[in-house]
Amino acid sequence: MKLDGIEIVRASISLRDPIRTSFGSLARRDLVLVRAVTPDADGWGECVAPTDPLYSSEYADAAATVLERFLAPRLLERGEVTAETVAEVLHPIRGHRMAKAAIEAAVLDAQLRSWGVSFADYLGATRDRVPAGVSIGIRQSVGELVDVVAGFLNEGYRRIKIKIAPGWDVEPVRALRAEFGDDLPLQVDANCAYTLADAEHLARLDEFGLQLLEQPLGEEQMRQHAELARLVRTPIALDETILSAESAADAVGLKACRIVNIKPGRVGGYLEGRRIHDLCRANGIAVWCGGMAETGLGRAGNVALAALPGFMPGDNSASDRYFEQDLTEPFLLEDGHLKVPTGPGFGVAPRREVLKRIIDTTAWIAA
Ligand SMILES: CC(=O)N[C@@H](Cc1ccc2ccccc2c1)C(=O)O
Ligand SMILES: [Mg+2]
Repeated sequence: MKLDGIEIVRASISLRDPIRTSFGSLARRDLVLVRAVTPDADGWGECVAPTDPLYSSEYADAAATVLERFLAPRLLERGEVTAETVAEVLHPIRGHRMAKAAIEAAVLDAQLRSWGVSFADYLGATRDRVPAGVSIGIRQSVGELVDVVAGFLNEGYRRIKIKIAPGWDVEPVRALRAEFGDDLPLQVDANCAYTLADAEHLARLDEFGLQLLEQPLGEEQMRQHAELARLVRTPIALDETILSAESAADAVGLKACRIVNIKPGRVGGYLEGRRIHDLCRANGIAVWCGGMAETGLGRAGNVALAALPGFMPGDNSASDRYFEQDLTEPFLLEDGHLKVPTGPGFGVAPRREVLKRIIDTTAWIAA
């Protein structure tokens, strides 16, 4: 497919309520959007990098810069590209997986639109809707957390994930079990907040029958997670540590986790995400689709990915969990599920009137 040019769009959209995690509180979604312009169709990709490098080393301004200075020019130099070759063309640029994921998504969206094929069909998704899960930040009190969880359950959410951190872990989980019972699908996400020295404390979570304990230790502590997995009963899931199919293979080989949170943005794109899905499934490792408070642009691809066989309920939430008004047509919760888009490409596009209102700057990189 010929690329006429790539546009990098900067915008920002406030979250309905700040999300407090062990690494900080996030109140705004800084957006770096990529538009791939081709003779037959435009494609869009959303970069998941947050404003500050606190979840990982990537952050919005750096992603925009590496896209403008290195990734877009290198892709445009090639003239003809396909979505399946983007990762190889960009491989000489080290790292910057979230930026790479956004440009690959834009090319993939344009390519599938020109073919008239939906991303779900291209992937081989086997479901037309996926169960919705919600990720809930650290709250002021256990009582407030119970009320917030009750609210989401009333909306129909099928799985609850809460952020934990030292000082906010056993008590909140105990309260949710006391209030909602042992059958509530419940998981916790520490975002790297603990160390192996906390193993005995983390084992106190074992009595609550959690589905998983997500990323308890540091993102570079693969071996320590394998050690922790022998000391606690709750299944370990990895998020920040899994950067590629290769690191997923390391996690399998080292028995560092039993579950992987697949986040297309973190691993360099949806195609790598599918490779991780296939590898995990072949090794009996469960997978689910993580989220980064994406707009409907990223949400569309995530929902289609989550419709592949073997995905557990993940962080696939409705648009209104994050935004008063989503950049795209909103994803709505219907009987606790989100519908997989069926249109060509990702099946969604930015709404002009919303983009005009939230846009900051754009940069055009011509072929
Ligand atoms: C849904 C969820 O918990 N996602 C991340 C953490 C996270 C949460 C909220 C975010 C908001 C703006 C930018 C990045 C964000 C990352 C996680 O699983 O670890
Ligand atoms: Mg996580």
